[in-house]
Amino acid sequence: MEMEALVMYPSPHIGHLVSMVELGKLILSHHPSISIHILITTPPYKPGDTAPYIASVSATTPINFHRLPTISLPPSLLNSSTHHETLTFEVLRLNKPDVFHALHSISNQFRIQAFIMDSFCSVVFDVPAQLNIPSLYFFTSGAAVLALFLYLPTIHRTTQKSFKYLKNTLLHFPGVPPIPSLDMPKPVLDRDDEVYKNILDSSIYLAKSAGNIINTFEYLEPRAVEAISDGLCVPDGPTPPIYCIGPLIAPSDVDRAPECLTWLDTQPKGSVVFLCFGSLGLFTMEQLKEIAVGLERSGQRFLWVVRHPPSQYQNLPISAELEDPALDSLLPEGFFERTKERGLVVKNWAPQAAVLNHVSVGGFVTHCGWNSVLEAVSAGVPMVAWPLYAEQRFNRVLLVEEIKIALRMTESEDGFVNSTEVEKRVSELMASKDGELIRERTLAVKNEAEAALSQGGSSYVALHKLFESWKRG
Ligand SMILES: O=c1ccn([C@@H]2O[C@H](COP(=O)(O)OP(=O)(O)O[C@H]3O[C@H](CO)[C@@H](O)[C@H](O)[C@H]3O)[C@@H](O)[C@H]2O)c(=O)[nH]1
Repeated sequence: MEMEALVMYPSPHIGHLVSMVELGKLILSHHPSISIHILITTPPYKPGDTAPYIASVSATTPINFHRLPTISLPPSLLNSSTHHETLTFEVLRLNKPDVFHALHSISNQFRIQAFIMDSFCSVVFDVPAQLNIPSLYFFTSGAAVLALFLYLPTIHRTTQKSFKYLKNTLLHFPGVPPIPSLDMPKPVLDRDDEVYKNILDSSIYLAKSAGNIINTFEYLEPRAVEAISDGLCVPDGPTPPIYCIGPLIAPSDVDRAPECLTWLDTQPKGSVVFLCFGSLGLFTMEQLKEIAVGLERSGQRFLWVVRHPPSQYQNLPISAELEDPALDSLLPEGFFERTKERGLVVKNWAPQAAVLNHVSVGGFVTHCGWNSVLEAVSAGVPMVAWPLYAEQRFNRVLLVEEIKIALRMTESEDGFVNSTEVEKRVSELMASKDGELIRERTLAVKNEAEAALSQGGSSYVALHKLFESWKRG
């Protein structure tokens, strides 16, 4: 009998790839005999960055990686101020024929039960069907964002203007709180932009798949889960089943910046606020200084991940930067000396999941990337929500207004946050009644996350329903 296999196609962005690998590991933990194959496309920014990660997964798990032929995007596109999502869509489009070849070749050796793709990969939606393989999506953000994207084609048909021109208008999507138009995911703000068209197309395909697997759990987003399951987000057709199997969290690479954890060992329980802004978050020099002043004035203990500000290489994040100045040249004079008893600044990267789970950490200032949110929830650490890009402003609305596990960092219209706001929010989170309330709520949600994953819990049951659906197929 042919061996059974699953083929997965993540978006090349590290935050998406890591989640997909975790899904693969989860499936393997229940079905060790299944063969998992992950197709790897070229990351359009920071080339080579995912290679060490892939090498370490290959060395420690039976997951097979298939590297698709490398795509070189024209420098004009790389250096333009276009959305980084546009680059991702372009790479995926150019790799489409290679996906067919890879699937075809894997299907010569295995019986492929399903093709599981990232929501960015819809350009290959018709490819598995040519080989009679069912396609599912793995959605690496939450159920509320899925509800929004499923409903996007409807809202597109019923409105004429770009969201960015609907200032202060509240938009209504089934199952999610009313969303101020400017809090919509960044790539859909302008309907004339190429990236909007790509996302709109993807949204249409999400509704045509054999199912949407979501990295969330029912208790975290009950209204969105219900609205999708009740078919409210796709009013003009059937909605595929959803499988909320999370929270799936990747272990941290604790060999990277281990000094964070040793420093945390010396701090009192629950006393440190951790500031970290995802894999792509960058601030201007002016903004970094403002954060430093706010942190200093707050008097709180802190662990802060600082990166070099963006340069003219808009689409090439940190590792591609040409210069890498010392941290003290980025922060106010004397900052390190004055805060050395209660603060640690690390350059570029900290082992975030391990940091959040350290007993000394009591708060998290985050850009609201979904993996960061799930890591904070699973560690029971309350947040201050400071969104920067992608769907993060939408996530802030959800975290602050719906789930009530974060305080809002309020920025000016151009996105700048002054030191007074930083001081106020950090103090509020770490030492106020409001902070205490969201801490209690976060701990309750953490317990629910554990229950969801345990045998008989909602995520456990959803995963087994997914396995059943493959048997039937
Ligand atoms: O110093 C750092 C910085 C990041 N991380 C890890 O990197 C991941 C970052 O993921 P996430 O918080 O989801 O942020 P992004 O990398 O920005 O993820 C992209 O993908 C997410 C999932 O779709 C979206 O929610 C985000 O908005 C989008 O930007 C997390 O696991 C972090 O623990 C670290 O370990 N150390």
